Amino acid sequence: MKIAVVGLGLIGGSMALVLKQKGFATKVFGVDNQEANTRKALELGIIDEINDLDSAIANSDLIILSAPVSACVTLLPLVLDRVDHQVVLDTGSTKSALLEAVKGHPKRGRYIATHPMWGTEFSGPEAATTDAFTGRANVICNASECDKDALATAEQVYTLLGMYNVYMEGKDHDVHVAYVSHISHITSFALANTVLEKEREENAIFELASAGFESTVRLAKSSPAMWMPIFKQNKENILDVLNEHISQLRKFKSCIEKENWEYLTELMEHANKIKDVLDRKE
Ligand SMILES: NC(=O)c1ccc[n+]([C@@H]2O[C@H](COP(=O)([O-])OP(=O)(O)OC[C@H]3O[C@@H](n4cnc5c(N)ncnc54)[C@H](O)[C@@H]3O)[C@@H](O)[C@H]2O)c1
Ligand SMILES: O=C(O)C(=O)C[C@]1(C(=O)O)C=C[C@@H](O)C=C1
Repeated sequence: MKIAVVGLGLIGGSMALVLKQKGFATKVFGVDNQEANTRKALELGIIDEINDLDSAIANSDLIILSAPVSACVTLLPLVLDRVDHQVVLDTGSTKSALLEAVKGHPKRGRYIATHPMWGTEFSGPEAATTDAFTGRANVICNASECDKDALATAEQVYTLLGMYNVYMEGKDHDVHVAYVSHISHITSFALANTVLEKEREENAIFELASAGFESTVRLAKSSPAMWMPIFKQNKENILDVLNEHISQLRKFKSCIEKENWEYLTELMEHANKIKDVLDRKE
């Protein structure tokens, strides 16, 4: 298959590398609005040729949109206007806005809304790796609206990446990812700001920070260019979970203020239950 990747960063780059390695992609055409990223992707062997959007669509059988979700909302209808036999999929972290953008489009069936639940805090083509995706879920949304052959191609792509496909409606997807992905990023960004504000001795952070701190602020290293549009598109669900989170923080604060050590212990014991939920994966 000839593949076009639009957005040559961590996700698009990693998909291109793995699909080439597996022999699925015979040629990869790359599109990016940052010239430095297209050049880097070519240099790293992620893509075989730099294209503009029109040539990439004309040259390919499969088009992967892996730009930030704000760019995908603009790009997707333009891409669908130009496709014929091609399959189009996106990898965006939000789905409702994209599905809304192509509602009623005559080529809607060629588009599969997908979300691979794998990533890192790093971005750009240099972050792309073949050591990606394996064992994680890929979400496919509104599958009943897709042409059967296009859906089968998207399923095959993610199976080749070592992922398992799960199916849900776009609106449900956006609620669930607000809980298991988006809120973690907000808390990590806020935690990093808290520590940068309070601890003015940067050397103390450098010297004393160990695994606990590093694991909780890892996500604060993530790209604002990727995350701002996600928070914007998923505003309502994020505000809902953020309200709950703030009330949880208030409970911890109140226990400490009032020296209610018993209730504080109960709050932590309840939190420990997350271990049982996550351990079911092993
Ligand atoms: N990073 C993650 O953990 C992760 C995981 C799953 C899905 N996603 C989603 O996948 C997509 C890509 O994320 P990423 O982590 O690879 O981001 P990234 O920042 O590493 O790469 C995005 C690339 O898109 C390019 N780009 C921006 N606007 C563009 C436009 N208008 N046209 C063409 N290219 C454009 C950027 O220059 C960059 O090279 C996003 O929609 C994101 O929500 C990210
Ligand atoms: O592990 C990370 O660094 C990630 O941020 C990956 C992660 C997440 O788990 O929240 C981030 C965004 C996605 O859309 C999917 C996966």
